Amino acid sequence: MLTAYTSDEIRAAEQVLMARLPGGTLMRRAATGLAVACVKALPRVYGSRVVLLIGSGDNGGDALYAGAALARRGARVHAILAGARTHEGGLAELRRVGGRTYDLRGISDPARTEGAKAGTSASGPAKALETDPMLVNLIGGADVIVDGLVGIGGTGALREPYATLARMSAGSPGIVVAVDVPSGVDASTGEVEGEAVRAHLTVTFGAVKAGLLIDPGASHAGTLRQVDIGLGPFLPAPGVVTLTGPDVAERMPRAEPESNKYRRGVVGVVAGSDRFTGAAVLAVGGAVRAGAGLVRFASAAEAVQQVRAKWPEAVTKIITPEEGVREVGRVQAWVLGPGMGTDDDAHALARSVLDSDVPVLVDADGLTLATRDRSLLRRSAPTLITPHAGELGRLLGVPVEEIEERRLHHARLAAAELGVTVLLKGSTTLVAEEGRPVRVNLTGTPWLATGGTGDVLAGIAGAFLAGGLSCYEAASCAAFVHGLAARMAAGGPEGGQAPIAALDVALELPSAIRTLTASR
Ligand SMILES: NC(=O)C1=CN([C@@H]2O[C@H](COP(=O)(O)OP(=O)(O)OC[C@H]3O[C@@H](n4cnc5c(N)ncnc54)[C@H](OP(=O)(O)O)[C@@H]3O)[C@@H](O)[C@H]2O)[C@@H](O)CC1
Ligand SMILES: Nc1ncnc2c1ncn2[C@@H]1O[C@H](COP(=O)(O)OP(=O)(O)O)[C@@H](O)[C@H]1O
Ligand SMILES: [K+]
Repeated sequence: MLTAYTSDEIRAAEQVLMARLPGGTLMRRAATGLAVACVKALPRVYGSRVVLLIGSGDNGGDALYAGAALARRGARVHAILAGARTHEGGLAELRRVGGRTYDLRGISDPARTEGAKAGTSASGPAKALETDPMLVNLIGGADVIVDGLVGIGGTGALREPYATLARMSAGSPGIVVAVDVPSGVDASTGEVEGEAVRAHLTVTFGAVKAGLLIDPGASHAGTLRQVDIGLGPFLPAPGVVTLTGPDVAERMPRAEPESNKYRRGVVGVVAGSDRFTGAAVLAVGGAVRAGAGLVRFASAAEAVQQVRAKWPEAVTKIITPEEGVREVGRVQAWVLGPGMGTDDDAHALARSVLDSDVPVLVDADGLTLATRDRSLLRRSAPTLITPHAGELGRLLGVPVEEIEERRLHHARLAAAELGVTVLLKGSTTLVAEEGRPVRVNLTGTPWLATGGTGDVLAGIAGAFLAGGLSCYEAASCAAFVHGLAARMAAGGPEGGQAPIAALDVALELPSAIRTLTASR
């Protein structure tokens, strides 16, 4: 299990460790790791052009010491001093080994004050900075740009002149290496208020910051490299964690020698309608291919016909809203929602499923119904909801953009407010449940952003629920396996990249699960 922390948690651990070590030890460890990462990122160090963006705190200190190490190996290092103060020891060290500096205080006093008031727009004084020939040459000509503007001490949107430097570095052909955190990204949450550095590589110290795993922060961080500075023993229990392949293999339901289809888990799927049949086929496909012992599918006649044609393994039943799922047979968990419609009949059907005493996964149209009638989610058995940002926004009465900007906050809020387990889908998938660390899924691929893949995910999680996993475990294992299957389908045996259809994800599931279980 990988663990991730907030800035405050990291800072508290650092204080304890620092008190036991000679002054400057941690920064030296950090800077050495950073310099090594830069060396690895460069085709050759000697003669390469390194530009350091230096803010007023210790993040700038790390960058200055690392820059000095690179200068000692023959790199041409230029530090752009952007803060009101500069780490003295780091600056002296860089100068001692021949590093040069460009002090923005000399040219941009107006940018500092007025630019800050003007926010992040490139107008007036900020524009003057952006066209300063020395800055343009340095940043445009760098092989590596080291972002030491702010680290875990950053708060709120980047102020000037940092915001302009972040924007200029994004336009440079050089490799951007973020020190600890890409400046402008909230290290604890991944939120980005204004301008932020877009790094190819983030070298983070001591422990992973949660904001490096969660979008929009995650997509600003590029590749992550962690440098051990000895913090491990002093870290608290994490608020954010990530499952690895072996973690998932250990948790997934197994086929034991004495298994039979009922013991392995029967999942009921209520999805599709006479008008929409695709979502039902995909959800059933997810459940069948993820290893359900048996799938019972109940819906309108048209959906039943399509599911039967595609998945003869499923036991199907045509039902009416009046009779609900009473006669469908015993299941250990339900998947409710994809393509079922949102009219009164669908509401009656949803009610009959949610009245049951087994875990229910609610997705898609089921979530729309729950938005209109929150009482549907008030039940004594466990409930897992699997919204994308739009669906969660409607449930919480919050604009979709706000959900996407503050994923961690809203996933936790929904779990607390609705009393359910929440799997929030999107470019970062989060699983939140009250009293548990939020699980971030790191498998997956942007190719998943295609119609119907969410239905497959619902089927997988339903199969895992029926196999006996809790909502929390089923959701996080399903997200992992779904993302892995998608990657394999998109990447193929040669590892290239290609578009995938939702059905490809379902079909790839046994191979994905095989790669996990081979090692257990
Ligand atoms: N502690 C340790 O043991 C170790 C720590 N290490 C390193 O130290 C880093 C933390 O250093 P830190 O605490 O000095 O804070 P840091 O992130 O450099 O900047 C804070 C300053 O930035 C400014 N500022 C803030 N927000 C801003 C904004 N939006 N826009 C513009 N400016 C903004 C504000 O300055 P002001 O504006 O007040 O002058 C504030 O004072 C950490 O990430 C890691 O790299 C490693 O060496 C390993 C050992
Ligand atoms: N940019 C992205 N990167 C990775 N995964 C994504 C991205 N966008 C969407 N996904 C994933 O694709 C799936 C889409 O599900 P959903 O939004 O319910 O679509 P649908 O309703 O069409 O099935 C989810 O698992 C989601 O996490
Ligand atoms: K930084």
